[in-house]
Amino acid sequence: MVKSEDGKKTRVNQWYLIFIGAAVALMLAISFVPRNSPGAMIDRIKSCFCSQEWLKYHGLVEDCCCEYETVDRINVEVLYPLLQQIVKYPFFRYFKVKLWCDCPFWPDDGLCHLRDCSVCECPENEFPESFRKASGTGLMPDKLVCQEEKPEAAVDRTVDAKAFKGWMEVDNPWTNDDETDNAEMTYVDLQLNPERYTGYSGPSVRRIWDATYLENCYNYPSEECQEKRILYKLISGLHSSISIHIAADYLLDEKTNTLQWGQNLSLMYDRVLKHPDRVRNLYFTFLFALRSVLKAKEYLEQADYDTGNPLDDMNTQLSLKKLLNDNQLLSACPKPFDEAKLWKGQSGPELMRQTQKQFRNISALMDCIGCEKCRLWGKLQVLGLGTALKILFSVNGNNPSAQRVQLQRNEVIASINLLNRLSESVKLVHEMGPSVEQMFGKIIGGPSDQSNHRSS
Ligand SMILES: Cc1cc2nc3c(=O)[nH]c(=O)nc-3n(C[C@H](O)[C@H](O)[C@H](O)COP(=O)(O)OP(=O)(O)OC[C@H]3O[C@@H](n4cnc5c(N)ncnc54)[C@H](O)[C@@H]3O)c2cc1C
Repeated sequence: MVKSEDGKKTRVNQWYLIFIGAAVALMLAISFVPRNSPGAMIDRIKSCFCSQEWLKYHGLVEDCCCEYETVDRINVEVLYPLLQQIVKYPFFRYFKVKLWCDCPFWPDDGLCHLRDCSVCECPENEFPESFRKASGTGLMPDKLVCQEEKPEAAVDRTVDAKAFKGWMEVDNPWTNDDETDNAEMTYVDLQLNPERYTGYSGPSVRRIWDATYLENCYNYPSEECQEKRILYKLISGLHSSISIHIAADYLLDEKTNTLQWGQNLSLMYDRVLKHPDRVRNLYFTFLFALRSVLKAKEYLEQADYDTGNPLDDMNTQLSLKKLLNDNQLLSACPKPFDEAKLWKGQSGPELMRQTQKQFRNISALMDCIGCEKCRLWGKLQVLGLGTALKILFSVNGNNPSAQRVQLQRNEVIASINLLNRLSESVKLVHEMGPSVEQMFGKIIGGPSDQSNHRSS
């Protein structure tokens, strides 16, 4: 009897030990599973995303070949740090742009109804000579007779004296601008002109966004126009990114002399986070731009990054190569977007021509933006998208592998800067989205109530 009691106890102890052992083994296994396995993914979602609501950004990004979780990881670990470095090198810092506008759509819009609104409709003789020169430098904001009144909206034209060699000029059928060097072009140092709040708002800008979206898919049933839907998503993703940058670097108090810049969380929530489709479109646009850069790998690796600064130029090429060949990136998300699915069927070429025309109109709309700094970033990013479209769908679009892509220097600069902007936005949304959603999903407060202040 006693013997059998002891036997029972021993068996119970054995089961107990087996159970503890198994639990320990399971815990060890969970902590060592590869980051991509479902267990690890759920763990990460649980630990990173406190809000259950945030689980809506889970699984494959629509129309893409990569998951939200993977995008966040490769962005934080690979893309964001490298891109932040790359855009600071001289090659990617100087962007050639025609800054005054010739809005082809509504000349009587009254963009310059205030003399402070824009440079675009002022008489030619009001512009200083250096304004027109490609290498025009050091135009001080107070000398600009017809700049926007708000200093934060004017572009700082200070550039490094060392310009860089010209590249091949090849037309981009997706964009409107003639990129050939001419007296109307000016070089702008992007690092001196961060994309942020400028105070540009009202009916004039609303008209631009409305016209941009009207060029899109609104009038088509969604199943009939995957290509047009993609154009809409690209614009919406870009719009989200612009809004995120405005919210992340916002002028909180315009009245005092000590400018208070900081985050405007309620704006971030109202304009982007509150609308899951806008967040999804941001991720889509990021993957689309990433795919185009990866597809142009061969070209980008061999391009000439000479700006007359040998060390910087060598580092530019090295950092870009590092990004284009990063194992973690290429194994986690080898083909972020599959362009081969588009423009199929008999109507493919015609659809492509229509879409090109629509995108060219969107590109031309950038000339209607009545705020100089917004126009600079609008033009750069739309050129970046146009370059992505050109890379992915080639010049004629029918047989992308038939011809090797040729890019202009400005297109390369725009592509990488666009990717960097999107990467910054995705990082901000990933890091701040859940808490901002939790905060504003419940409380609706004024911008200043919930803003993070910092002095300029
Ligand atoms: C190309 C461009 C660049 C700009 N750059 C700057 C800048 O650098 N700094 C700055 O301060 N201002 C910039 N602006 C202005 C800025 O984008 C806003 O238009 C402005 O702040 C007024 O905002 P809003 O609240 O009226 O909404 P807006 O952002 O103007 O949106 C207008 C309407 O578009 C729809 N919408 C908004 N977001 C999305 C989305 N992601 N997807 C689909 N639909 C959407 C909504 O119906 C919304 O009511 C830029 C404008 C343009 C056109």
